[in-house]
Amino acid sequence: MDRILIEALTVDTVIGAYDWERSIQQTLSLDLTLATDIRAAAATDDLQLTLDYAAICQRIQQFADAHQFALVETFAERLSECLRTEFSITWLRLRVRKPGAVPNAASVGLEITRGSLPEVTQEPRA
Ligand SMILES: Nc1nc2c(c(=O)[nH]1)N=C([C@H](O)[C@@H](O)CO)CN2
Repeated sequence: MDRILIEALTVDTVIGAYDWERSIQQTLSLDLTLATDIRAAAATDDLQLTLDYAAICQRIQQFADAHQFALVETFAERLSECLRTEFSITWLRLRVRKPGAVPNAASVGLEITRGSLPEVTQEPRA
């Protein structure tokens, strides 16, 4: 299965478990790997036949604007549900980093994978 990549996408959102975090925006950095079959799009050179990474990035910022979660876990889980539903993504890996959240760490965060990949079919040996 082929994979579309989005790396180090930054979005501003209200996120945090502590009171002082409820009234400020903080930046999250996201990495996404989205499974899809790119062959039809490549054969026809047609954006409609693949996952439009620009549209997905725009939707992620809309999602971040519309929600105010306490935990990065909730942000990641709900965003993955949103993207899988709206873009018919069968499998994704999502990393969410919160830069500067902890002293002496460049960032903290998590990685989740959701969905399933099709079985790999082996070519028969000659
Ligand atoms: N596993 C998590 N631990 C913590 C989170 C979180 O979202 N998931 N959040 C915080 C605070 O909001 C922190 O980022 C503020 O610096 C603490 N631990």
